[in-house]
Amino acid sequence: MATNMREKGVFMYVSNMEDYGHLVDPDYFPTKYLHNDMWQMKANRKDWENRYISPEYWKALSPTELNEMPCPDVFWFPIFTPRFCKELVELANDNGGWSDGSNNDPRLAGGYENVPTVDIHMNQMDFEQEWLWILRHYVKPLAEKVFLGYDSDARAIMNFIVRYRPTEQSFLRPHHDSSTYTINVGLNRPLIDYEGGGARFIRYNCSVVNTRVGWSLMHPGRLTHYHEGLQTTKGTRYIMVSFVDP
Ligand SMILES: O=C(O)CCC(=O)C(=O)O
Ligand SMILES: [Fe+2]
Repeated sequence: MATNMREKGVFMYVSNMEDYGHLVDPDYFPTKYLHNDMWQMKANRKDWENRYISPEYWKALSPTELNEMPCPDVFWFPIFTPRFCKELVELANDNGGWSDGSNNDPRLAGGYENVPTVDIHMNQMDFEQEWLWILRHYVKPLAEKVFLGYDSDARAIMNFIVRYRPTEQSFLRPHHDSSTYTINVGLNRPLIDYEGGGARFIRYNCSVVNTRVGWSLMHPGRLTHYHEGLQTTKGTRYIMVSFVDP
């Protein structure tokens, strides 16, 4: 109708420019978690995105926006707000079920982890389905933007928070990930919350240090991007890792 009116030269004045708010779905609101808002992405997506998805994410997603590539085929994206990262770390510490970083891991099908970390898996925190939803809705489009021609299923079995400390596990030896691509989200602040840390890609002799809160690295998992976790020398470094499309 607007087009027809415009073609007829009728002057139009749009008056509904005010934001009168939006409806909230009150039917799903869990009360059993430390940060219940984190579970609201499906029922109240708009509020959830405002709280937890970085405003810069939408720009990074744009086809005309160049994304940072700190090492060859290692991309770096703003995805989450600092609040998301803080609440995720608090949920992990509230859960407290950190592994001991040994090769024996009863949580895995074979009971054996070749490259163990001190970590908590998303299913331990009852956040696995939510995390997979996040992968499908926010991570998959970024992967398909930078890895041209790849259709990601955004499947993942290994979704976990790692913690590094000088007094326990402080680094991760060189390895490949069992993924087509891996995401690695910085959850706390270098130089303030911890010192050292970062990821080094051995083939390129290239490291990403001083990673940013809420920003995710994205790199191919096997074959080319043999990598290691650099030593954390002070404090505790937290990251969130997913092995996508294993
Ligand atoms: O410490 C890092 O940033 C690397 C972590 C990593 O490679 C892994 O968890 O598979
Ligand atoms: Fe890795």
